[in-house]
Amino acid sequence: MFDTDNAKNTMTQTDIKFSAKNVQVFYGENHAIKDVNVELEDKTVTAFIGPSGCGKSTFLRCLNRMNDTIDICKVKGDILLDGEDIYDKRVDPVQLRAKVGMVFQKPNPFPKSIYDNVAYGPRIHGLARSKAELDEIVEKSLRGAAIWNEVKDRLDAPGTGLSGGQQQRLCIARAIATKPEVLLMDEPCSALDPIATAQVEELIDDLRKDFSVVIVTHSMQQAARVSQKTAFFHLGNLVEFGETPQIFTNPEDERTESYITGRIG
Ligand SMILES: Nc1ncnc2c1ncn2[C@@H]1O[C@H](COP(=O)(O)OP(=O)(O)OP(=O)(O)O)[C@@H](O)[C@H]1O
Repeated sequence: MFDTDNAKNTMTQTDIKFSAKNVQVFYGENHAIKDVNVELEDKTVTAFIGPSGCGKSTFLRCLNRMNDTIDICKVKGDILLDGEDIYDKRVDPVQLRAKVGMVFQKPNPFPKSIYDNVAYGPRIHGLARSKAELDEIVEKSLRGAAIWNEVKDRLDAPGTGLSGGQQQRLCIARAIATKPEVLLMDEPCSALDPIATAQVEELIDDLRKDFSVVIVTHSMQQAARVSQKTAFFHLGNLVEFGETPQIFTNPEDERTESYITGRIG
């Protein structure tokens, strides 16, 4: 009985969620991502690390087509989500972004109530058939983002009135309310104090039970704490990708070693 369950768990955990093949990104003449090939696993936290300007955010934004919003940006190659090409003409980027949610560096709640911040996505995607169902999604998302107890008595208060750390958890609740399969996080803790950072890191570990999480971080300590896989980028190249403990203790490439020991960056 237990063996079968374990076998199932192991299989689920190693499913490939994203598969990137020969991905190149250009901003006009600037070749920002150079021939990246990588497979990102489901129910896994993957950290993107590397010096400033190496392309971490650019590659992250390829995964939910946020780069589509930048006119001069051109993406080449293939990115498959569960085997389907996300750049196929038939894919609606709005639907894709409901599946592949994003949390940004600076908490950016809408100028609406706490409730409406979370209810916004489910409303536009028609995920609730009644007010009761919507209430349930809002509560579940706020619980999932570990902020329910702090806001349950003031759901009508403005989201912008919360502390920075609470706002970021509200944004995470908003992102998970559309039941995404993947959560992209671009330096989600850079505007937070150490206590709020610890809360968000704990949350990331919880989220991995339900989602794939990809996080861009400048903090190697954070990458080591929260991720199982790490990708090291340098000058637009994906230099090394592997198990986080291996990348931090026994990197194969000299450039990775220089970065983690503080010699470049
Ligand atoms: N919107 C944009 N328009 C033009 N060029 C851009 C844009 N965004 C990024 N770039 C360029 O693409 C390259 C990679 O930038 P990117 O922001 O992806 O790197 P990063 O590793 O995330 O950097 P950081 O750690 O500083 O956030 C850089 O040369 C940058 O100048």
